[in-house]
Order: sequence, then structure tokens, then C-alpha cells
Amino acid sequence: MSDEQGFSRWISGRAMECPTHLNEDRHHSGRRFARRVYLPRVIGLATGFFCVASVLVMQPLSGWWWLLLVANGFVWPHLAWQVADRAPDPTRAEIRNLLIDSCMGGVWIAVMGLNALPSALIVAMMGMNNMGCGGVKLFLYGLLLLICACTLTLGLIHIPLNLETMPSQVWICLPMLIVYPMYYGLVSYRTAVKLSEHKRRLMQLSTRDGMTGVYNRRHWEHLLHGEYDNCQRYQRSATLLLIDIDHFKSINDNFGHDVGDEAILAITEHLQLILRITDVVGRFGGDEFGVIMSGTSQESAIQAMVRVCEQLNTFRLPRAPQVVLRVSVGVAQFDRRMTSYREWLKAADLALYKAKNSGRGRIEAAA
Ligand SMILES: Nc1nc2c(ncn2[C@@H]2O[C@H](COP(=O)(O)OP(=O)(O)OP(=O)(O)O)[C@@H](O)[C@H]2O)c(=O)[nH]1
Repeated sequence: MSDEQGFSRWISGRAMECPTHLNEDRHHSGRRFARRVYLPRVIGLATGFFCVASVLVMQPLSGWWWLLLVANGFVWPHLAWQVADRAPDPTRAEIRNLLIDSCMGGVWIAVMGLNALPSALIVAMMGMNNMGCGGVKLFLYGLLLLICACTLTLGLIHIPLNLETMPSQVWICLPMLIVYPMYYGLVSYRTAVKLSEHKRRLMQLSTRDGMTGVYNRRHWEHLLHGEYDNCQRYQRSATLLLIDIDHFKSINDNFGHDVGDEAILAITEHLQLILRITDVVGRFGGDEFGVIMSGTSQESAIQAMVRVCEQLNTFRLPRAPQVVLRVSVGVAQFDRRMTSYREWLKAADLALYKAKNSGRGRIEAAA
């Protein structure tokens, strides 16, 4: 239920600085936030009604207090949701609602004459809500409001103190004591599951190439950096390959970009199916790919790539069967004398350049 950002925006009043699409996003996430608070509030205030009512029956109070208690317990949760849902800034409206909850909590503590168990329960539930929704800041604001509202009410209506909780009142407080924290835990668990799913998707977006699903250039280079460090530290061998489709521009020009995309996907599939699962395939962008073969000598890497080229020779694109996909490949084995992974990459790039200049459709090793 955490929305600390929303709370800090509310506190600093920076809401209107965002561009329109960000404001729309914020509006949606504000509504989701209000929605997440809605059911816990319905349950918390309904169970809380009985706690307060069990003490109120012993107090010499007018019927108006009972009306207010019913309204707070059963009408306010729905009103609060409607207000937040329709507000231009739902997060701000929901934070305001939470602070109203704290205020009302203070009022009920006073009206109960500070009866120990229900008062402690109200402070704990408000604290849990405010801490969960806006962190320490909202918790402190809520607590301050609760204390002020309690003191003010005590001063206004001169209620006799009634600190002791009777056994029957303990029983009536049990549902709030048990049900509310359990439900709150469930909501927090669901939020954590959603967050981890979002994190996984973000991770996927930031490391994978959108079209082929293999690693994008940035992440692939990051993995290459790691491989370089490992090879240096543990004297391991590894070979790097850069692969570029030959005359790819003419496939695009003659058959259209859709067929060009199919060619890129076909090369990706061949690399993934024929090479080892441990070989790290990345798309450099356009028609260029990179492969890191960990623990593999240059000769073995070339043999593996020859198998890929042989398969490509027999493969035909469904929408352009006359096209034979050919690739040029630059191969560079790790060398301890290299001073950085970039030097390794440069060696493979030079070998690829050589393959292109020597007539394409070739595999060239770095000098
Ligand atoms: N269909 C498609 N084309 C792309 C994509 N990304 C880049 N291209 C095109 O790929 C072509 C890259 O061509 P180059 O590598 O420069 O040249 P080439 O025709 O392959 O020539 P050589 O590499 O020298 O054999 C350009 O025309 C780009 O517009 C893509 O995702 N899909």
C-alpha cells in the first residue's frame, strides 16, 4: 500500500509540474491507491464501530454521537472512495481521507473516555494504515492530528475518564484485533507480488531486444565486460563473435521491411537453436549480432558458426524463398594481453570488417 511518492508530492504540492501524459499516469495510479485503501477501510471501520459502540453504551452521550458513529463506520468508507475517485488528484484526496480517519480516531478515543483497549487498537490501526500508505511522515502527521482531535474533544465535551476495558468489551474488540491486521497483511502481500511482477517486466524491457527477445546491445556489452573480467581473473578461455547479415539492405529494398524483420528473426532462431544454451546471444541493432562463447576456443567457435551457416544455406524465408541468408562473421578469442573488453570487441569488429571486405559470406578470425 506504499505511496510515499504520492504523499511527498501532496506535501510539496508539485503535482502540476508534470506533462499531460505523466499527469494521466499519476491520476491512474492515484485511483489505484485509493482503491487499495477502500476495502481495508470498510473492514477496519466496520469492526471498529463495534469496539467503540461497546464503550459508548456506558457513556452518558446524546444520540448525535451514535449517528456520527454509524456514519463514520458504514457511510464514510464509501464516501471517501467516491471523493478520491472523482478528485483531480486522487492520491492527494486519499491522503486527506487518511488524515480525516486519524482525526475521527482521536475523536472516538476521547468520546470513549480513553478506554484502554479500543483506544490502543485505534492508534495501532491508524498508525499501520498511515505508515503503510505514506511512511513515517504520514504516520507522524496522522498521530499529531489524532492527539489534537482527542484533546479538543475531551476539552469540549467533558467526558469522564473510563480507562478500564471490561471483559465483554475485549471480546467485542477481538474481530478488529484479528481480522483487520490479517486483511492488511493480505493487501500488502498482493501489492508486493504485483511490484515484483512489474520489476520482472522492467528488467525484461531494459535488457532484451524488443523484436528478437535476445539481449540488447547495452546488456550484452555488460555481460561481455563480466566475461572479460572472469577470463582475466581465472585464466579462462572465451571467444567472441560478431555476425552481420550480408546485403541486408537489398532484402529490405526488394521485399520490404516485414521480410527484412523475418530474416532477422530467422538468424536469431538459428543462433539460438544451433549454438549452445550457454552461448550469450545479443542483437547489436540493425542486422548485427554478437555471441559470447564462454570456455570455448576460437577453433570450436568457428566450427559452431560453420554449422549455423550450413543451416542458413538450406533455410528459405517463407515470403521470399529466392533469398539465401548469408552472414559475415568476425571471431576474436580472449587474449590476456587485452587491456579492456572494448579491445576484445574491437578485435572482433576488425575481423568482421575483414570478412566483409574479402567478399562476405565468410568467417574471419582476428589477427
Ligand atoms: N527490416 C529491418 N531493417 C532494419 C532494421 N534495423 C536496421 N535495418 C536496416 O538494415 C540495413 C542495414 O544495412 P547495412 O548493414 O548497412 O548494409 P547491408 O545491406 O547489410 O550490407 P553489408 O552489411 O555490407 O553486406 C539498413 O537498411 C537499415 O535500415 C530492422 O529492425 N528491421
